[in-house]
Amino acid sequence: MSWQQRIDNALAQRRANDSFRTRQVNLQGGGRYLVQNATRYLNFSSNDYLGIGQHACVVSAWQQGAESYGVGSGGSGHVTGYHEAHQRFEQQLADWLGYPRALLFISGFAANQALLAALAEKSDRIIADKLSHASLLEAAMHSPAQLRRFAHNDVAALKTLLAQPTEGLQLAITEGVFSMDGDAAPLAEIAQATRDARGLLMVDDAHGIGVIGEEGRGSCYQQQVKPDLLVVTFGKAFGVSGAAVLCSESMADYLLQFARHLIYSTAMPPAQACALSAALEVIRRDDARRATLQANIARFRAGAAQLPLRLMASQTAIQPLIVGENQQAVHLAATLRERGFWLAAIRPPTVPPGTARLRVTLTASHTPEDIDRLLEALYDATR
Ligand SMILES: Cc1ncc(COP(=O)(O)O)c(C=O)c1O
Repeated sequence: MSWQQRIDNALAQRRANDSFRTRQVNLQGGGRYLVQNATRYLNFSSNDYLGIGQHACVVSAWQQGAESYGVGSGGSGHVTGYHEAHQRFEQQLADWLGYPRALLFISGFAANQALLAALAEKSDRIIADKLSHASLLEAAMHSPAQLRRFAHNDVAALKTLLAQPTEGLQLAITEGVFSMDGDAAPLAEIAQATRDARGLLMVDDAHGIGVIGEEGRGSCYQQQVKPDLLVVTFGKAFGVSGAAVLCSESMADYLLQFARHLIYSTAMPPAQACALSAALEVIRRDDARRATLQANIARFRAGAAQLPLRLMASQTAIQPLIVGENQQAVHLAATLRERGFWLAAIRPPTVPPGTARLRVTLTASHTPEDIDRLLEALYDATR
């Protein structure tokens, strides 16, 4: 088979099972509205959960940062790319979350890949929740360590795997809030089981940080758990992009030696670190945004309970409505789009076969009327 045949076959297969992915050009897409081809949609697909992406203080911090430092970092952090703006933001993060150190990465995907590549050796075992994000599972599959996956949120299954004999070390991985189901992990029990087995615990709180707990400190803080490695990302509640790993002094020093994504990749622009510092200030002080989001979640769930679609047990901004078949999910998303609502149909392989869904994401930028209008449209489209 030639390369071209292989590519053609893969594309044909995606088209045949309605899972062919495309991108669309947007004029706006992160906030309450998505604007495309001169049409404005109410946006229920944005991860900007607190509506910070367009916050005046954050935008102006980025602009001022660009004026001070230029638009790029100039290189890897190990060469010229580590600026005072990065250091300041890392310190703010470490203080906020109660860790000795924070290290910035250009994305959550890169952070997860870097951690597993830097830590896991051949004799080790990585034990990850089955629904872990692609960045974690892919990194684990590429690592020389053995990968075992435990049934979603099943602490007994995790314990069974941790108890199996191994010559190497064990790393348990889970998330604060799961990206496709919106549910939370039982972090205290997972932390205890991992500690009992002398394993290392890594928690990716991409969807919990900023949104959950006092001052938005996230899922781990709320459940009073301090994983050895806490990954937080800035493309969601922070409204920007990038990520950080919170850890001990020695772990940070180790990562600075062995995490190749830090060493061989251009550091994030310092102006972005300025914007992130400003976003963190808003997150810490602006409880009203979290309260509005919670009210929107409650309003949506109360209304969606009347729909003939399965609502998942999620108390977070991610509210999936299970449709089942791919084609039905795509059709429903298209029908809603005609009525002015932007929602993503999520299909396998991102989610298990037979669980294609509309992934509704709610934000603090939505008004109660926005939620009611969406519920009405969903009701009409599924009658
Ligand atoms: C749980 C989780 N981890 C990591 C990532 C990747 O983060 P980033 O978008 O910063 O690469 C995502 C992104 O969607 C995610 O949902």
